[in-house]
Amino acid sequence: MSFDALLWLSFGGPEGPEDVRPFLENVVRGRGVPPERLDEVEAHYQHFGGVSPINRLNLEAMDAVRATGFELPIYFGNRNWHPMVEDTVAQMKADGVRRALVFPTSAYGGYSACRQYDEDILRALAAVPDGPELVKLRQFFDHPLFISAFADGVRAAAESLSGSYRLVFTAHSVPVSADKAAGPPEEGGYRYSRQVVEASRLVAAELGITEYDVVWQSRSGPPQIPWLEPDIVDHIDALHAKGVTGVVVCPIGFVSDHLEVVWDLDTEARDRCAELGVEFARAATPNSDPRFAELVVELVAEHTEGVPARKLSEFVAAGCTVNGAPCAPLCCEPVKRPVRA
Ligand SMILES: CC1=C(CCC(=O)O)c2cc3nc(cc4[nH]c(cc5[nH]c(cc1n2)c(C)c5CCC(=O)O)c(CCC(=O)O)c4C)C(CCC(=O)O)=C3C
Ligand SMILES: [Fe+2]
Repeated sequence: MSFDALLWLSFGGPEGPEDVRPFLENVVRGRGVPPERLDEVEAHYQHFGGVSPINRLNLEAMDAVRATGFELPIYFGNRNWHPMVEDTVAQMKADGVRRALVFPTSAYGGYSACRQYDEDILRALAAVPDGPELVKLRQFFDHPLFISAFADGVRAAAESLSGSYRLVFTAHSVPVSADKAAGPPEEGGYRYSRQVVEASRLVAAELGITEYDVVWQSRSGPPQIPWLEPDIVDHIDALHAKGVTGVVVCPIGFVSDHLEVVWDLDTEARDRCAELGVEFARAATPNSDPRFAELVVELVAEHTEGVPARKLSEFVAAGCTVNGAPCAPLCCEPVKRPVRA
């Protein structure tokens, strides 16, 4: 099939101190995140001058794709901050784009990691009458290029330590109710956490490591609602109590060193390790790795050249849908959240 462009669809992040609050309001609109949590997260962003690295990282990754000789024009649009996806899609229409592939910067299924990007596409198409047809690329958590980029990241991180270490994978926590609703109902739920566990297993297997943990980070929401646990920092405490003297943390749930990585891991988790006298090293995310660019090129080629989908797990290659449709009926349905008074 022929396509006129690639739309790089991401989360977005603030570009200065004044952007932080309105950005956060966009992220949590209608989601029952307590204001105290928002104040805390605002402080994390302000710690870095109100600038998230995420937009710059996305532009770099897009340049890496162009550097492979990739021929389609690449457009950039976000869910929560400028360039907003609806503005980008309006520009695509103005440029005469009729059909485009969409690369979402998340490897996984689940509401926040997959279905919400479909909602972003729907929102953009609603704002742009007669906009281009938008075909979202599939989930890639088990793609060999994704797995081997992380495996190399772990190797390099481990080399920076002087002693033995425990390998700890981490991904963004979500409410347990959202994870339970992840995937089509007939799959039995928990698609997000099961894919995170599977990607971790594949990375560990490539490294020949049999003992490792999968934990969660960046919990949000009101404290009475259960989220995926344990938290990375609590887990570091538990490892220390068991006599572990070093950790390599692999952020398997993310594709770039955005704020959840540079704050929650490189600041909070690292500081806790320092307090405990535990050696800490963090594995690189794939973003600037040439394999990540190759991965994007290959996902596109699955559509444009009929290249077979390379994948290392038994999960179906879900996530590829047209014009914001869900992957399957009732797949990753948004769970009703407590509404703030
Ligand atoms: C699964 C998942 C991914 C991975 C998939 C993907 O990458 O898409 C992800 C990525 C990201 N999350 C990010 C930032 C935030 N996430 C928040 C809040 C939330 N995330 C959630 C889940 C996820 N989030 C959930 C269930 C919430 C609760 C509110 C809601 O139900 O939506 C909040 C609100 C404040 C708070 O933390 O409470 C912020 C600021 C950034 C940008 C970082 C930067 O600026 O560099 C990125 C890439
Ligand atoms: Fe998030």
